[in-house]
Amino acid sequence: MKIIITGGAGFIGSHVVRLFVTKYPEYQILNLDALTYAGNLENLRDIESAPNYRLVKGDITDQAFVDQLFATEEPDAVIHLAAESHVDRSITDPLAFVKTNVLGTVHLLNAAKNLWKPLGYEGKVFYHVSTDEVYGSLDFGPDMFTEDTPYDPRSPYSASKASSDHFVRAWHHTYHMPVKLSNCSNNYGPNHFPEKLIPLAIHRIQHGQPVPVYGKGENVRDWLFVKDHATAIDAVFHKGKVGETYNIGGVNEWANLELIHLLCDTLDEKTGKEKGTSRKLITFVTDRAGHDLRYAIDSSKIMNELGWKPSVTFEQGLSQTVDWYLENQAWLNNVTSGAYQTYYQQQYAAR
Ligand SMILES: Cc1cn([C@H]2C[C@H](O)[C@@H](COP(=O)(O)OP(=O)(O)O[C@H]3O[C@H](CO)[C@@H](O)[C@H](O)[C@H]3O)O2)c(=O)[nH]c1=O
Repeated sequence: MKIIITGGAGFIGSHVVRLFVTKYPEYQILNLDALTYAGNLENLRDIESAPNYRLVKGDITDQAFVDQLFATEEPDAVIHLAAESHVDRSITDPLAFVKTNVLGTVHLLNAAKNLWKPLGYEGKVFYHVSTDEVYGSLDFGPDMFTEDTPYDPRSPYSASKASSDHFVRAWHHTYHMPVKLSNCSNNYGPNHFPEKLIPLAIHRIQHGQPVPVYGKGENVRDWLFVKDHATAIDAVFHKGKVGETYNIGGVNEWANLELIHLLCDTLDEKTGKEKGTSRKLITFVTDRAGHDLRYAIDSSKIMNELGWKPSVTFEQGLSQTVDWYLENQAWLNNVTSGAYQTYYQQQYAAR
């Protein structure tokens, strides 16, 4: 089987590529990645010379390129992870999210349909990896997103992902494309670009810089270790039913401020600092526009039907993550040099 994995040089994508390349040596894995600011080939150094792995640098917003790639490579399956993913960036540049997340997805769907429909779709699958943010925002309390929760996206990012989910389902209903979807909660782990809360906070604590907490830090997110997301994607890809959606989460809700406290204490302990040192860096800043209050996701469908469950607790996963960043200073220094500095100074100054 030949699988195109889009966005394979990114954070989640690189963990999925590694899992598939190592676990399924009989598959050919083609990593289609535009290598934007968030894509990093360092994330794949350990597997880049595997015989069943290949990188194709290219942009899914270019329909002619995507058509040509599908015609030449004739993939059997697509696992689509390429996306603009940062909510704050979507607030300042929404069009980039429409282009990559909406148009890019439709280009892939078109190319897959043109290749597969004449063959009757036998043995083919288009798997779209999405987010729990499409469901909107919950109040504090027991409610959770299920696969039946109506879509209510509220940021340009989540609106673009909701739209791409709808297009994937539309190709299933209209053209009979065999599709699968999953919607996952917040990921964390090695290789996470330091614009997102956890790696950003680790980077700033290491440099003794203020750690920005939006609003009062009361917003709640459910966190899942990225390697557990990769195993969930493996389960959905191989065992999930065509036309169905699977929610994926860590059953692990944290208010942002509580999470940052745990992170500060973990870093203090691992770097031999007195407890409380890093907490002094916490700085409350202007809230994100339209900040969703709470995400909580019910993963019972994937757990019960596909037998998937997270392999680590949050404390274990966070400890592994902090160790990884402490041991991979070069990776962090590399991605935080140059354009990152300008971007982040603007982001921070705006608050
Ligand atoms: C970057 C940053 C974030 N925050 C807050 C905003 C959120 O409530 C929380 C997590 O922020 P982020 O790391 O940007 O992640 P969030 O907006 O929840 O979205 C993430 O999780 C989603 C899944 O729920 C993914 O689809 C998105 O691609 C991913 O970026 O922390 C801060 O308080 N300070 C910060 O500096």
